[in-house]
Amino acid sequence: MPAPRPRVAIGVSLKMYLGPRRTREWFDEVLSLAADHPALASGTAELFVLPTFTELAALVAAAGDTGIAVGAQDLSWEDQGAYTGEVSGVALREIGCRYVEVGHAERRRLFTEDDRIVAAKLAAALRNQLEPVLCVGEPVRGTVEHAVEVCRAQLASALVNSASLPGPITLAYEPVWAIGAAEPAPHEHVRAVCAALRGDVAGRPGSRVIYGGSAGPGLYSALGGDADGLFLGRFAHDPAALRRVLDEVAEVEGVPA
Ligand SMILES: O=C[C@H](O)COP(=O)(O)O
Repeated sequence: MPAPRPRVAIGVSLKMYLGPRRTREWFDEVLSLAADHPALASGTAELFVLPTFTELAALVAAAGDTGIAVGAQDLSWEDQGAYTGEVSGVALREIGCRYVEVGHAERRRLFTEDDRIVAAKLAAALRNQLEPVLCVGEPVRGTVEHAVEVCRAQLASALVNSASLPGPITLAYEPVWAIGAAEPAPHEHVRAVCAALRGDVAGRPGSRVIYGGSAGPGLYSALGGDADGLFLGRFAHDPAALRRVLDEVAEVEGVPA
């Protein structure tokens, strides 16, 4: 019997765009629009939010038992000790985070995170029972085959320390050239890459392949079920746009209004 399909994941990273006060205001609006939203209430979809570090505990408290998950945009590869300025997976777990992002293109490019660091951070997430949102993607626009090859190599390298660490992974396919752009990568490209990568995470039950990179309203329905969700950045800053994405998930997945 095939494994049940995991819940559609709609994730938002606020990166360093919104300050603390604005983050809390935004999240209050999100909580209102998410309350009783059919896509979430039916269990068809799940919403996770990755705010700035300073607001993690406040958002976990505000989310309460709504089912909306909160997570961090980064973590240390170590769990404890003399690592000035770092935040461990142990601490994130203790304050109620459920997700943590690992390997985003900006961390690789601006903070010199290489494959070795990404692998160490992925293991730190899994051993602390945090679901990693592992970002992979080709740096330059090219063919589907090239993108799949690059993503597979990044995934294999990221998992090198984690063979004995169980737990699902949310694999975020983020072509680097589509991050911060005016529009997402072409639908057919996204569909083909996401569909190809599904088999690569199938060994970890509950894992999903989602798409990020200028994602917004109108995209989920264009992906024809080949992606298990979206990872949103700028185009979720307007809570109304996030509502439209959830409406679309409900419509595509046939959830009664
Ligand atoms: O973390 C999210 C992605 O990097 C996408 O960001 P963006 O939608 O602002 O391009």
